Amino acid sequence: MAYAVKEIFKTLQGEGAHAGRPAVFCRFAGCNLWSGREQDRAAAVCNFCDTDFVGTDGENGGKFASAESLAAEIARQWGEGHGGRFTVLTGGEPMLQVDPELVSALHAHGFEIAIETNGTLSADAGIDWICVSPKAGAPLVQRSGNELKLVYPQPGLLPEAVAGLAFDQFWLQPMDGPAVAENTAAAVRYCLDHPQWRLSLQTHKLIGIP
Ligand SMILES: C[S@@+](CC[C@H](N)C(=O)[O-])C[C@H]1O[C@@H](n2cnc3c(N)ncnc32)[C@H](O)[C@@H]1O
Ligand SMILES: Nc1nc2[nH]cc(C(=O)O)c2c(=O)[nH]1
Ligand code: SF4
Ligand SMILES: [Mg+2]
Repeated sequence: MAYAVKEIFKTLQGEGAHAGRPAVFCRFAGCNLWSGREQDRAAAVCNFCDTDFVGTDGENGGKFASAESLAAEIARQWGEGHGGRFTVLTGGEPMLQVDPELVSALHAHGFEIAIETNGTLSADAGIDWICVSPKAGAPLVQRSGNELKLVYPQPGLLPEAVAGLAFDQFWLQPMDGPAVAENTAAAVRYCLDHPQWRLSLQTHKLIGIP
């Protein structure tokens, strides 16, 4: 299988349970809920996306002909030393491309593998840490995992609708954009009133790292 990758970079996981942890991010090109073109945003199922996932022209991006070649590039970005190897597969929607072969190749390179997925496709392929971020108006197929991270608020998808799913942790992440201050205040209030939920800030944005 070949893989289309927008960018690969090492940074700290900014969000959710692993916030602050060093990771190599592999951002796959393409998504099933938005074309990525601004002219299509208003009509997209997911219209608040903060990410450019179009094409393969980003840092260390490209078309990788095999699972091993992509895993080797992710390992190269980690650098020397095998301890603590952690990669986050994201996008775009990574489950459009991630397959058992890639999971095996990354494990063979010593990586613990996390995924950031919109949950419209099954993510159960030996991935070590599953983070699902459900989207209003999109079918939710992956209904279990390690963390559920709901961008808040989303008209049409209340936290109550997903609070009973089989996840270990429940995070509310304020929707970034023009109303981020109000959204953050609303998320704080919701967590205070519903302690099953914790606040996930996009800490990489706060400190100006990728
Ligand atoms: C860019 S998405 C890529 C992975 C996958 N497509 C998904 O939606 O989970 C990575 C994370 O950023 C979140 N996200 C996207 N746009 C956001 C925004 N405007 N504010 C806060 N979080 C956002 C997503 O919900 C997801 O948790
Ligand atoms: N630092 C950092 N943490 C992140 N966590 C999830 C991200 C994503 O875009 O999937 C992301 C990202 O883009 N950067
Ligand atoms: S599902 Fe994820 S990558 Fe796709 S548009 Fe929404 S936030 Fe962006
Ligand atoms: Mg991001």
